[in-house]
Amino acid sequence: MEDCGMPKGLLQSAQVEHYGRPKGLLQSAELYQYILETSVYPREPEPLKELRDITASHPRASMATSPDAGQLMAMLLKLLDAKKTIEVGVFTGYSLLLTALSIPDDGKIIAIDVNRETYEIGLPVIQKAGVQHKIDFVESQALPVLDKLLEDHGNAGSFDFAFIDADKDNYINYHERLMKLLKVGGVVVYDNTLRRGMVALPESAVPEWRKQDRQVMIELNKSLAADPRVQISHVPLGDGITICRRIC
Ligand SMILES: C[S@@+](CC[C@H](N)C(=O)[O-])C[C@H]1O[C@@H](n2cnc3c(N)ncnc32)[C@H](O)[C@@H]1O
Ligand SMILES: O=c1cc(-c2ccc(O)cc2)oc2c(O)c(O)ccc12
Repeated sequence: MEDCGMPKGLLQSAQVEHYGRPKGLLQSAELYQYILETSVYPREPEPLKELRDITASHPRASMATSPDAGQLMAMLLKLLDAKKTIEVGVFTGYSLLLTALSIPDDGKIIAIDVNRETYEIGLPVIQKAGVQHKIDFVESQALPVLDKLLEDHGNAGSFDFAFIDADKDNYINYHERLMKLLKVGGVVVYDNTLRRGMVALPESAVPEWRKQDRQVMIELNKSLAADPRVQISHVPLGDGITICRRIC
């Protein structure tokens, strides 16, 4: 298999065929597969499985949220009793559908993506699952949409949950907006915060074209760890997720 520029040591430890690309950060591919097959796939709602299968044939299928990270997000949404949520980075809608299935019937998701075409790939599954009425899809760059939301003062401190899975170099900007939009006690989850383990490698071990990606995530991780406005947990599920609970 082509290694897509991934450093060799990491590839060996993270190599699980997942739509043609390695996924998972655990000590072995077998362990990751064990978790998926034992605890994740058997409990995955049928519409999510269908959407995952449809997405598998997309050339960029590896962008979809990992089902193990998704399972934790579904639990967080239930624990929070989340009703009003934001998603930045929809792609074909795996994380969007899991959110829509987890919130109550009168819950709402503002789902933002620059690309409506990929959202429309998953839309028939979302419709069949009977949850489309919970989704307000906005085709746009995310930052101006978040800024627009903040112009309406009724939105400040009103969101229960946000999931950020888009352009990594803007995560820090999204975070500033979310610290105003989320209620105290609300949660934002950032995806890809371990960047396939590259954040922990010396820069010299990282291919040139991935150096900026790695640096952006290192800076974000430092900034979140030092942010007194949030309680955090950095979790090695999927490609690494950071859960931030607004505390003030
Ligand atoms: C990793 S994929 C999202 C995966 C999705 N969460 C899922 O479960 O399938 C990233 C998405 O972010 C979108 N995106 C990239 N930059 C963006 C931006 N500045 N604003 C909004 N969406 C953006 C891309 O079009 C792409 O669909
Ligand atoms: O391979 C990717 C690429 C992205 C990505 C790149 C550039 C953007 O502006 C947005 C997203 O995101 C990914 C991702 O979130 C993931 O879990 C796996 C792969 C990729």
